[in-house]
Amino acid sequence: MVRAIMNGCNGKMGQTITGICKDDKEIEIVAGIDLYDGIKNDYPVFKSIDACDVEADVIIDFSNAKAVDALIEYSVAKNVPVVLCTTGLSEEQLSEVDKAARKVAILRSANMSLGINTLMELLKKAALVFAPAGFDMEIVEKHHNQKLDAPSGTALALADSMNEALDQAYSYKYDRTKERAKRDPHEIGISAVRGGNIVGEHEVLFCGQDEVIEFKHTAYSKAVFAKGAVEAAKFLAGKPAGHYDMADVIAAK
Ligand SMILES: NC(=O)C1=CN([C@@H]2O[C@H](COP(=O)(O)OP(=O)(O)OC[C@H]3O[C@@H](n4cnc5c(N)ncnc54)[C@H](O)[C@@H]3O)[C@@H](O)[C@H]2O)C=CC1
Ligand SMILES: O=C(O)C1=N[C@H](C(=O)O)C[C@H](O)C1
Repeated sequence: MVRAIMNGCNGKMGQTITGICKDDKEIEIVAGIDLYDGIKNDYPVFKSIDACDVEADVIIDFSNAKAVDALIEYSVAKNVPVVLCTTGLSEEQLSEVDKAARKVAILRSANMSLGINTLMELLKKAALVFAPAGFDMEIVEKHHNQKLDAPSGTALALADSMNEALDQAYSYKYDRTKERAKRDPHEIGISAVRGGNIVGEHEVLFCGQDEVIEFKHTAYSKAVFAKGAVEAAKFLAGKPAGHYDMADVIAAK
């Protein structure tokens, strides 16, 4: 039985994962961390990770970028692996995550779904065909009106996978309102839409002369991310220090 701490346990993802773990005999949430205390859980909840004195094999994190510095310090100090799912981390935080991964196992993924992680691989191949042929690459993401960060972590990860295949030759364009200029062919445009309770949509467009190819992923419920995170936690518990991603979890199945 894998013992997990749920960081951000009283949020939308934390509660979805709490529900999934109740029906799973291989994993148990032994403690939760959240600033908000308005929900009654079957496990003890602490206001901060530093206050948590419950031993665990892994931490699952869906919280807030502001909570991540303390989380990483704790995981290194206690040698507890982390499935890091919070998005909107700063460059500085990402470099701290890199340093921490030398000492403890960290699986960071902006999207825990099988669909998006497969799409990332497909996009590497598509980019190698379409970009040299002069196709423009654009990403449009849509999310609910409660989301704090924009663009989504997933949109950035999709752009990164295409850019990796193209030897990092592309820059990202988030805003076209500040200049009057034609599109730079060496950019990937990334646009964010926020509204209602859209769970998560990502569209990647390759726009050429007289033809457009579109790849689209739609998440219809948060369970798709939660199930992936629970699988990732079971995979990561007991792993040596290092960087892991969802591709490792999918490959191990
Ligand atoms: N990697 C993935 O597949 C996914 C990532 N996410 C990301 O996960 C994060 C959380 O998403 P939701 O659950 O929808 O948000 P939410 O706002 O419903 O939940 C976040 C929870 O974290 C708590 N929190 C805030 N600051 C905290 C702190 N300092 N310490 C402990 N808890 C704190 C809040 O009180 C809240 O209960 C976001 O960054 C989101 O983008 C969301 C869905 C999928
Ligand atoms: O905040 C969300 O809801 C989501 N966030 C992740 C992101 O920023 O990519 C993943 C998913 O799309 C839902």
